[in-house]
Amino acid sequence: MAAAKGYVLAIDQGTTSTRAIVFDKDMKIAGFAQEEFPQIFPKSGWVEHDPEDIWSSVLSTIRKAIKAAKIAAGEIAAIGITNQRETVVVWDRETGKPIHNAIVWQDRRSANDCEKLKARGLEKKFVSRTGLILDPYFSGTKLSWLLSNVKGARARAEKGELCFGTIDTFLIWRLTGAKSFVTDATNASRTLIYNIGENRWDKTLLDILKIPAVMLPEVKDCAADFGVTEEGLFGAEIPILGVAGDQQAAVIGQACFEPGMVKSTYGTGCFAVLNTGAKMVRSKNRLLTTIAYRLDGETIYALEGSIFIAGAAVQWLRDGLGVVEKASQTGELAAKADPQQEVYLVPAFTGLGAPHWDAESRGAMYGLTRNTGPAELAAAALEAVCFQTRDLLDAMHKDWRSASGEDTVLRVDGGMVASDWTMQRLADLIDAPVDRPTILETTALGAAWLAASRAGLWPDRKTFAKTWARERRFEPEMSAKTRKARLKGWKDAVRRTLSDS
Ligand SMILES: Nc1ncnc2c1ncn2[C@@H]1O[C@H](COP(=O)(O)OP(=O)(O)O)[C@@H](O)[C@H]1O
Ligand SMILES: O=P(O)(O)OC[C@H](O)CO
Repeated sequence: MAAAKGYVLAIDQGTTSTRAIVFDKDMKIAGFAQEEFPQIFPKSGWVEHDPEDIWSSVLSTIRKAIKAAKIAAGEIAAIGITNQRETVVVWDRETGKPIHNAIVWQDRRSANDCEKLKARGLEKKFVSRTGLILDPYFSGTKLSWLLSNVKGARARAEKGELCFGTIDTFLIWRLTGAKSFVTDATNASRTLIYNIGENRWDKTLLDILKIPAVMLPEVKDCAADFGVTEEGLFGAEIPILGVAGDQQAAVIGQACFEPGMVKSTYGTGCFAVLNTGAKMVRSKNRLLTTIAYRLDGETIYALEGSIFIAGAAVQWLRDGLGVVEKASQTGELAAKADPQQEVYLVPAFTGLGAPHWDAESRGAMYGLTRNTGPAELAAAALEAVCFQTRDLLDAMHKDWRSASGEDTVLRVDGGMVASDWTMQRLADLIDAPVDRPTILETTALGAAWLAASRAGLWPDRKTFAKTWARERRFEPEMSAKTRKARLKGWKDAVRRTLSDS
């Protein structure tokens, strides 16, 4: 008798680690595996991944998660994939071998190319068609850099010999044995070459960046038929039925389905995403307009604020400075910081994202004295994430209130939200409650829901939204006077760090 197919597998391919999670029919985690993989920093501001490291971590975490769940691959009804976005892989269509390391979203090597495009007066064209900003963060100028800098790449791409993909596309290509060359609308919306109003690759932008259309994948809804895994990989053919960029998957996992709902995810970076419904809201405050999800052909849009360094500052404390051994120790250390010391860290390690979009600035610390020690450093690193969230939310509230007249609700997730100290400081500095859900693997849950709902296993959007539960609410406790002073100190620190200051 064939095994019952009641399980769903989510692959969460993040910036610093890959997770594979098996969910059972009741949406509970039945098996989990996670692996970190190497970060490659060839030059200041450059960040790469070896796509083969990513691929091995995906295969191995899937196998371990299936084992941990004590099931057979044949019991998995569907796979949902969610991934670090914007990161670019180019590979040979024939051999499947990448022609270069993946250029990671944090990488700033195309900053100069963006400046040149701005100087040609092209920024408006990119903003109006893609909802994004002309910044090296996005895939388009990274891909163009690869085509110009890897010998013979552009000519080969024009002949149809090369494929471009974000990580989802690369993984699906490998998982299906080169049978599927696809992506979803959310990942496409981060490439700087996708027209989010018309839902298609944009010919004009492709021409400007000299990217041949023949190297681009087909763009599908987030819940769709993306292909079937090769039997040899896991011992069964498993359909891939859901795909979304990780921040968009978190919007789904946090059940932010109603316009006005915001989730903020604290992983390597921090990304706040506000659902604006079927309406595209254009930011007047340097936020991004992007696709939240596309289901049954209906596109739901979002406003997004992107901060490049969140948990990465914690990793710097751990790996760079050796101030802590484990990320989880930063909270208790920060709690010991002297409140009289006004130390600020502006973690512009790879420039500043929203709302400043300053690719050239680099990190700085202010307010150091002879008494400043590890505790103050830890507090400054964690607080920097809270201050930056405040900047994003201020921008978001302005855009959203002027578009809808309504208020917003904040839900948080990601590795860093395990830190109670950080969440309390976040509530204090944004002066609003912060809701932490019972399920912290919201990104994987979102990807799993896409696949499971397509497979007919899990409930529809409305019923799924009702299953969201709060683990803890952090209420603001800081006095208005202290908050005001701290926010002013932060603003001064940022002003002094910006590259044109
Ligand atoms: N208890 C903690 N306190 C502060 N930071 C933490 C804690 N636990 C994890 N982190 C940070 O969260 C990040 C990992 O979050 P995760 O959501 O797994 O990120 P990603 O998906 O980007 O790889 C790391 O940068 C880590 O330093
Ligand atoms: O890997 P994360 O979770 O920090 O997410 C990375 C984002 O998708 C980059 O846009």
